Amino acid sequence: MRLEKISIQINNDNIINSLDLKINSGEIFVLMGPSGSGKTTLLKGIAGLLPFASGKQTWENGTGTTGLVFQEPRLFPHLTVVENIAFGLRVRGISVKERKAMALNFLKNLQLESLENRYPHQLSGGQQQRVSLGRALILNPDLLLLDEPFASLDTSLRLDLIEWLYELQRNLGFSILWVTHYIDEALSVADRIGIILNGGLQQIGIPSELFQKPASEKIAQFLSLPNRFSRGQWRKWFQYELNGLQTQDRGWIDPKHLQLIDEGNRSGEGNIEEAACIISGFVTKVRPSREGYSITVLADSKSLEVNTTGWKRVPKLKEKIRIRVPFEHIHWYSE
Ligand SMILES: Nc1ncnc2c1ncn2[C@@H]1O[C@H](COP(=O)(O)OP(=O)(O)OP(=O)(O)O)[C@@H](O)[C@H]1O
Repeated sequence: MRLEKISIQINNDNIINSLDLKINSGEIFVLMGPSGSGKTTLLKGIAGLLPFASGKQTWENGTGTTGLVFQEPRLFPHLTVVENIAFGLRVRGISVKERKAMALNFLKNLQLESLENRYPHQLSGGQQQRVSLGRALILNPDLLLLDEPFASLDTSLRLDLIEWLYELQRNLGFSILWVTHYIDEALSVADRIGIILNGGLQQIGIPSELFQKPASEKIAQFLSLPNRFSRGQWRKWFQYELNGLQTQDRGWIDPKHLQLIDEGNRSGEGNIEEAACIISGFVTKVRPSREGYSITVLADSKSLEVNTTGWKRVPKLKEKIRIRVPFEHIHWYSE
């Protein structure tokens, strides 16, 4: 599906501004953006629930269909699981018997085989959401539109359902435009990610591209990239030794690549040959993390985030500490 210069207005305000987007067949395209940036409005426009003020929507084969699934399951309370799933087929002029047979057959894909006769209130949140997805998918849409589909579920169930939907998508081959605000969710399913800010797509790329080469500081900020500093600041830390090395306006480095230097054990200083600098600062925050501790260090009135992976002891607040920054792990991007 392709959108060309699409605008959508609500109360005469342009919520989507001349937006271009192409979703390839069989692709999972993840759409991310801050609250109010226009994600839901765009999905509703594509689904035909909101009119386009201008622009064009086209499909590779002339026409195409969409299915839209919201964060909250919107099921008919008086219909059973199988009746809810079969409901969409009514508009297709298929007989009652055939509809039910198709829905029963589809239950396997949804892993809901034993629950066919339950009513929505007799299902868990995750099961209800699978019924919602089933109701959309049984119509075999070319493009499935997902608006934060698992956001109201707890973490482990959310991760299970993401995995399940990803497998189902890879088997059945439909395309997905998937809105989420979870970076982990985006990274685990996206073929490409698009970032929307103020009603326009600011950057589209495969996940690694986006994280390594954000198109702007606004996007780097939205992605919560830590340790983002200007070239001027990096120059100070590297004592002007950046000359001749490839840099751009700004650079960020993943906390896992910053090495704490343990004064008792000099091995932390690493390979002297490699371009690196040592930054001294004071610990201002210590928080537990998966790998150990995430500590915040104040150096030259800038805050740096460091992981203590491989470090033997817990850093103390206000402790003076030295950090080694290997140049090769800084990702450079423009302002
Ligand atoms: N029915 C409406 N009436 C007036 N303004 C609206 C309406 N629906 C949406 N908007 C406005 O359009 C803008 C985009 O809203 P939208 O729901 O598309 O954002 P979003 O990116 O999906 O946000 P969130 O992540 O919070 O769901 C917001 O500024 C919102 O206030």
